[in-house]
Amino acid sequence: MEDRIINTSNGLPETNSSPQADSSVLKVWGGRSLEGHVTISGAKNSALVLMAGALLCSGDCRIRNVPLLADVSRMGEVLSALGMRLSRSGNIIDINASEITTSKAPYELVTQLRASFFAIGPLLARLGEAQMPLPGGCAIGARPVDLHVRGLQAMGAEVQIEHGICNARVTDGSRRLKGAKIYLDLPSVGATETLMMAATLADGETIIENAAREPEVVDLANFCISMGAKIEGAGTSKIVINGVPKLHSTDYNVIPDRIEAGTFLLAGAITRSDLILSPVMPEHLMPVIAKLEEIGVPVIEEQPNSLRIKPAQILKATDIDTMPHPGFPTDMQAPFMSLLAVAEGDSIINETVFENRLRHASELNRLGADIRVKGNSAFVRGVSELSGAPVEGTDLRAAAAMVVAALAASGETTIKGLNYLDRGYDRLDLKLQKIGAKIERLEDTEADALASKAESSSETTNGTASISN
Ligand SMILES: CC(=O)N[C@H]1[C@@H](OP(=O)(O)OP(=O)(O)OC[C@H]2O[C@@H](n3ccc(=O)[nH]c3=O)[C@H](O)[C@@H]2O)O[C@H](CO)[C@@H](O)[C@@H]1O
Ligand SMILES: C=C(OP(=O)(O)O)C(=O)O
Repeated sequence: MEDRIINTSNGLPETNSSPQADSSVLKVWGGRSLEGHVTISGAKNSALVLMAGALLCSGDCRIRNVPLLADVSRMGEVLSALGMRLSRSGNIIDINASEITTSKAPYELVTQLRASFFAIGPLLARLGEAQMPLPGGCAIGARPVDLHVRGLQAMGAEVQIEHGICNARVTDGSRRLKGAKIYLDLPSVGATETLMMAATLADGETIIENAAREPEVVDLANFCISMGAKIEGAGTSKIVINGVPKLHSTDYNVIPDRIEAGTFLLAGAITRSDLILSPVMPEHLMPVIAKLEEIGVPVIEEQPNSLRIKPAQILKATDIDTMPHPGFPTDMQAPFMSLLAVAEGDSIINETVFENRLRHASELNRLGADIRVKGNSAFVRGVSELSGAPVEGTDLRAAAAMVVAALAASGETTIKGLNYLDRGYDRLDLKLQKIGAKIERLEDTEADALASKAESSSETTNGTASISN
């Protein structure tokens, strides 16, 4: 195991990037092509919600192919705080939720990641009550939880939000949620997952209309089905769940991370490289592969679970509108912008899912990109090359966008915001090193020394300038 992974009291390893901004940086020397094979880790957004789903089961749950991420460690801390027992060995997490000691999740932890809020569904289903602080996650929009709340109310819960805490309780004597017909105003991934989990133990049939169709929703449904839940239609916009009194133990494998795989496809495309990625589920990457092919990047499905990307002759501009699955994923929008920044011609990117997810545009401009933002649209005028500079990842995928751009930029790029990157990428720097990237992580102290050196040299420069004025 890598030396920047330490053991924590909940038995899960923790990366040493704190949720607060840390001063570690990545240094990237760009302009090199990459070559070789990349192993894709398990999906962050599946693993996290499966861990919450383990709350539904009073026996043992073994979850395999769990990525090594800061968010996974934090989710482990949330579940430990509720009384669950967890242990991790490599990519396997064992969870036992036979005893849940409290229905109150800790504020300091829940506010650090969005997925922890989704535990409100299984907690309410198991205990008949839950007190869940409003969630955190990437600051990419207001991200309300009204759809989760309205769905739980339809299932018979009384829900009040007071002092930043969502207090939910089933007041009738049975303490059991009731099946309901729920129409989601928009196909929210989290609300679909919260309500599907809650419905597995509810009394009667629940129908979720306009449900999210993301692969992670399907993975959660399959996980619950492996524990004895009765769920039909996951992956379509109508999910039907028939509640059962109890779920049993399971041993389950998380699907590969389509966003990590997509990020490596973009790293390959921008550096004109020949890369093989596995394991992947190519059908989960269809919208990303279609866009890559449209702009001139050959992507070949060599085997059912692997993808090969070959160097493009030229990269052409295109337009992208982010959409719920199976549309183009919002989580790929930032790294794709890095690629379009060096494509020939003008591209327009419309972010339709989140209202504040274009902050990486100005950071890409520091690297020489030519991008203007108006409302939720980015107008990208392709430039012939990028040049290294200090930049910051302002959220998880924005940080990934900086890495993708830096791999192509001439000279040296220093990237801050690794506390975001480590939330969702399993040792990205090490995986990139393995395929030939020149990339190095400077931990806090080294990075601090570098920053103060840069500061003192800029003070000197400013001083010289003012004297000469
Ligand atoms: C941990 C996890 O799985 N995170 C993913 C999940 O986030 P998350 O589940 O938070 O995303 P949603 O699908 O719920 O959000 C989509 C849109 O619905 C809105 N909304 C959502 C819930 C609600 O109650 N009310 C409401 O208005 C949101 O503000 C957003 O504008 O799906 C997103 C969309 O694919 C991804 O970017 C995130 O990586
Ligand atoms: C936005 C993301 O995560 P979260 O919902 O956990 O903030 C993401 O994975 O890109």
